[in-house]
Amino acid sequence: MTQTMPLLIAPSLLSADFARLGEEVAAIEQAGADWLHLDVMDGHFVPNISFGPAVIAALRPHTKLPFDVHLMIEPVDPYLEAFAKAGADHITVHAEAGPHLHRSLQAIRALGVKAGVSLCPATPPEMLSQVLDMVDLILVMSVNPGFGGQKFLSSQTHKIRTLRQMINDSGYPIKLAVDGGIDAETAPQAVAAGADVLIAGSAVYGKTDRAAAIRALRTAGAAS
Ligand SMILES: O=C(CO)[C@@H](O)[C@H](O)COP(=O)(O)O
Ligand SMILES: [Fe+2]
Repeated sequence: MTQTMPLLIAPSLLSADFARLGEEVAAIEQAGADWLHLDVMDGHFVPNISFGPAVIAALRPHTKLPFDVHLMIEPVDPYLEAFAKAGADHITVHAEAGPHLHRSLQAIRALGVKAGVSLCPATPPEMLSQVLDMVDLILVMSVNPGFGGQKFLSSQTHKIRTLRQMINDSGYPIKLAVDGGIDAETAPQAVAAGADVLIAGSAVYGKTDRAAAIRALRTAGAAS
């Protein structure tokens, strides 16, 4: 597929230097990022713990970048307001994190925040067929959630392609993000399948020259 939508690059703070988070956030805006991706992990839905709303609120004054908050937590509904108040511009919940995805998405939009939904690698795209009118962002996990630095699962490109078709057929202006193992080698597969947002942790924050790393992702995506 030829990329006609603007390709957005969202570096994941999970691979930043946690001892210098304020500087790391400001630096990535200077380096040309479009969004900042913030991975929230609870040690329950995923086998890792990262940070919560207090850290996100503390980072908010350090950049004007949209905060793209990826919640890997269960339950999620009791915490949505705290993340909205912390400064999230998008809140993405996992379809697998509870029985009431519809209610969670309603609650996010009611807070005045863009609503996102994420699918783990084993979850089929059809899971989202009844909520396309309620989402601003779909995030396809191309690794099992919980850790940065894992290998991109090429098996997920079929799902990205299906979701791109579902989004186009729906007519809703839904962004399609891919998260996990994205680098200059794998970005073309994700973009060719229909992604218009690339989330990358180790391939951006893991590099010394983050501006060059972001440019490399844009170039790789444009070449797909
Ligand atoms: O949500 C997650 C992991 O669960 C991601 O956002 C990772 O932080 C991406 O890291 P890389 O795979 O790009 O290193
Ligand atoms: Fe993420």
